[in-house]
Order: sequence, then C-alpha cells, then structure tokens
Amino acid sequence: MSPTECDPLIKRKRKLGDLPLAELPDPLRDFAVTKNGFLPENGPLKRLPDAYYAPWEDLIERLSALIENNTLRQKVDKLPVLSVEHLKTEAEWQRAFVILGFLTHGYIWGGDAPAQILPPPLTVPLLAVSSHLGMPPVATYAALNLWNFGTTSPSNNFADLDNLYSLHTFTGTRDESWFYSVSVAIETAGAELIPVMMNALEEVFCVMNKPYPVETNFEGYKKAIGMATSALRGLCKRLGELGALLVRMDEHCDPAIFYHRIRPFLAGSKNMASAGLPRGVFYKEGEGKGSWRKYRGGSNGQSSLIGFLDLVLGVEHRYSVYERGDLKPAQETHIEENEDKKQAFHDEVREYMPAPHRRFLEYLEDRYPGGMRTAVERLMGNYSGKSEKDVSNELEELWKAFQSAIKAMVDFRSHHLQMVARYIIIPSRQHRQCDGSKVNLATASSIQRSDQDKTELTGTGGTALLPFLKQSREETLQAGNLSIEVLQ
Ligand code: HEM
Repeated sequence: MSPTECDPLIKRKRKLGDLPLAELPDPLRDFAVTKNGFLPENGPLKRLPDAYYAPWEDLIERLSALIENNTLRQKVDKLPVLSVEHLKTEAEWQRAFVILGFLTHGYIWGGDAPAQILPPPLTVPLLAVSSHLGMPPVATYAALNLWNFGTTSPSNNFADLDNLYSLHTFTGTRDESWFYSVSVAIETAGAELIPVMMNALEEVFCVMNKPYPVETNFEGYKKAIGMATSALRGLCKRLGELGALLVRMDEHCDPAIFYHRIRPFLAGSKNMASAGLPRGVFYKEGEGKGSWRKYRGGSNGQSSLIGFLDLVLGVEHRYSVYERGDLKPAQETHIEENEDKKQAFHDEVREYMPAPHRRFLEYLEDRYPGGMRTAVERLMGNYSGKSEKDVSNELEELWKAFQSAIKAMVDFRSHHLQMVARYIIIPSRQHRQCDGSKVNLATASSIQRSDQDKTELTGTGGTALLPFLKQSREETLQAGNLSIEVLQ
C-alpha cells in the first residue's frame, strides 16, 4: 500500500469492498464475519423450516442410532432426490450442508467397509448446496463445527464451553459433542481479535512507508505504533486463552473414543487407498452421470480463525514434503494427476472454508502482505534515530509485543501437538500393540504411508502427522526472526 492510499479523500472514492474495515457501514459484513467471528451471529439454524425437507431432518435426527444399527445406508438409498429450490436464506443453505455432510460421511464410513459409491439422494442436493456455498461436497470444519452447535446459555453466549453442545454427531457421544464444541469456543474467544487486529494493521500500514524522521506527523506515527503494540499484546494474551481452551479437550473427550469411534467418520476420500477407497468416492448423480472424487476430511486445520492469526502475524507456510496432495478440491476434474502438487496445506484448505471467509483471508493477504511482520520490519528498517522526536522506545515495545505474540502462537501449536500425541499417536500405538495385524477404519485413516516397510501416521487430510505439524510450528517461529539491533 502506498502512503497516498491513506489519504481520507482517496479512501472515500474507493469502492466499498476496498475500504478499510473500520469505514465499512457494516464492517466485515461482506465477508460473513460476525461479532462471533466466523460463527453465525445468532448461532446456526436448528431445523429447516420448510416441511419439504422433513425426510432429511428425520434422518439426521436419528443419525447415530441408524449408524449404530447399520441401517443408515438403506434409509439414505430410499430418500427422494430433494431439490434445493426451497432453501431461502444463507442459514438454510448452511443447515442443508450440515445435514448432507453428516449423512455423506455417515454413509461412507458407517459400515464394515467404506461405501465407494454415494447415491443421488445425497449427491444431487449436496453438489448443489456445496456449489452455492463455494465449498467441496464433504463434511468440512464448517459443517462439523461452525454451523453445528447450540448453547444452553440464556444470553446466547457462545464463549462458555460448558453451555455449548453440537446439534449432530456420528456417535451420539458427549465426547464427540465436546470435541466440536471446543473449536466453537475457540472461534468465539478469538472473534474480537478480528476487528482489533484489522484496525491496528490499517494504522501501521499507513505509516510504515513514511520516511524517518517523522517530525511532520510524529503523533500519527506514534499512535500507529502504540495501537499495533497494544493489539499485539492483546493477541498474545488471547492466544494463551485459546491454548487453555484447547487443552480442556481432556475434560469430556476420551482419546480412545476419539481415535476409535469419532475420528474414522471425519476421514476424507483422499489418500484413502488402504482404507478401501483407492479411487476416492463415486458421486453418482443418476441418468448415467457421476464422477470419482477425492477430498480431504473434516479438519480443524480448515479453521479460518487460525488462518487469520497466521496472516496477521505474517506466518508463511510452505509446501510440506510430508504432505501428499492428490487433488485440489477446487478442481472438479477428479482423478486426473494433480499438476500442482506443491501447494501448501494451509493454502489448499482455504478451499474448504466458506467462500466469504476465504475471500476475507485473500483480502487481508492483499491489503496487508506479511501482516505485522512486514510492518514491524519496515518501521524498524526506516528508523534512523536522527530526530529529536525519537521513537526508539516505542519501536522496542512494538518489537517485544510482536515477539511475544509469535511465541504465543508457537505455544498454541505446541499445545496442539500435545493433543495430537494424546488423541492420535498414543491410541494408535496401543491399538497396534493389542492387534498388530488388523487394520480397521480408524487405523486405516491414520496409517496411510507404508513405503518400504515404513509406516507413518497421517492426519485426516492425509498429512504425515508429526513432521508436518512440527514444520507448521517452525514456520511460526521463523516469522519472528527480526533483529532488534537496528534500534541500538
Ligand atoms: C483432540 C484435538 C485435536 C486433534 C486430535 C487434532 C488433530 C489434527 C491433525 C491430525 C491435523 C493434521 C492436518 C489434517 O489431518 O487435516 C491437525 C491440523 C491442524 N489443527 Fe488440529 N486437532 C485437534 C484440535 C484442534 C483445534 C481445537 C484446533 C483449533 C481450532 C486445531 C487446529 C489445527 C490447525 C490450524 C491445523 C493445521 C496445522 C497447523 O496450522 O499447525 N486443531 N489437527
């Protein structure tokens, strides 16, 4: 952004989508960001109002029981192929996506062997709904978490984890409801960081290119540095709270139940040959139409909040050699060879986010390239000390606040790694000790790579788990590699 772009007159002339968020009549509305961040303002819809959709609602209400007694597939096969033309509001489209996403994963994974073919009563409406929402036709993080919760809080406050519950689960267990609810609480707790960080970024990006000394606009310069410092301190504190929420997973989600009963349903159809899906899943659309497709499973890695925090801090994630991408979800060419295998996991999962949230992250990336890292680097780089109006103390505070925020993000990822160890690595080892020969759906969705007798644990999206997660943490640390010596 050039300094002239900060001129208020120029700001007013730009079209709405280009305006700083603080100036939008209804800030962030275009990106479907609410006071609850990436969660719907008043929570998700609990039932589709049009009785036309009663057949879907009846099934989803009994989902865990139907999976348990092995009758879900036959019930789904008998469903009529419903049209999407009775879906009116965005909330209704989202509700339809939740229902069809759960039914789809229940259908694929709810049996002794995975279903390789999905029937038209699922695929026809699911393809229409997912295209409307700009997401792949699978149970994404939005289907499982963002649009699948309720609260018993009288004030409809989504921040209180104890009051949250999931509208739907595959297993009917408290463990599964809690697993999703922890993410909802994290999204809520992170929500207020969004406007604060956007405003701080706007201010620093406006002053960071001004040459030093800054006699003419000293107060504006100092104000921007102060705002960024205080926003980063707030971010650091809040990240600590997000980490504390993450480790509350232990309270009601048992690692063995997660690993053996819940996680298999979250699996995708990509890299799932050893689980029985060598070609992915065939989306049969009737009248001889249909196609084989491979998608990632539902993963918290698809959280826009975490993506937002990375962009704010200027964390850059690269392609991981531990990542074995097959197809990009946006490509609906299905089983063809993926030409661009070098896409970073974090870029690829953007396709799994609701379209307005994806656009929001792109907007942020364009408007504030490198986020706070760039701003801090630039401000310190411009500093020459040749001024009576010295800001070296302010810059030092900014640098420290930035480093603390980076450290807090690294700590969050360390907590996450511990959760992954407790919920995936340890149960998988115990399982193998009990019965090294058998591979059920749980293990099959975890153990995917067996090149030359080497077996590695992979994530729901087909990632070689630990090296990949450690790389993400390392990349976070690297964003903080800014020297403070320029100020001394
Ligand atoms: C028991 C709890 C959890 C387990 C077992 C777990 C597991 C995993 C796994 C296996 C991956 C690898 C990617 C993939 O397979 O898709 C992953 C990635 C990720 N998860 Fe989790 N997760 C948990 C909770 C959370 C929560 C609550 C969040 C925050 C909302 C979160 C955020 C992420 C992010 C951002 C990534 C991408 C890697 C990174 O950026 O560091 N996870 N997780």
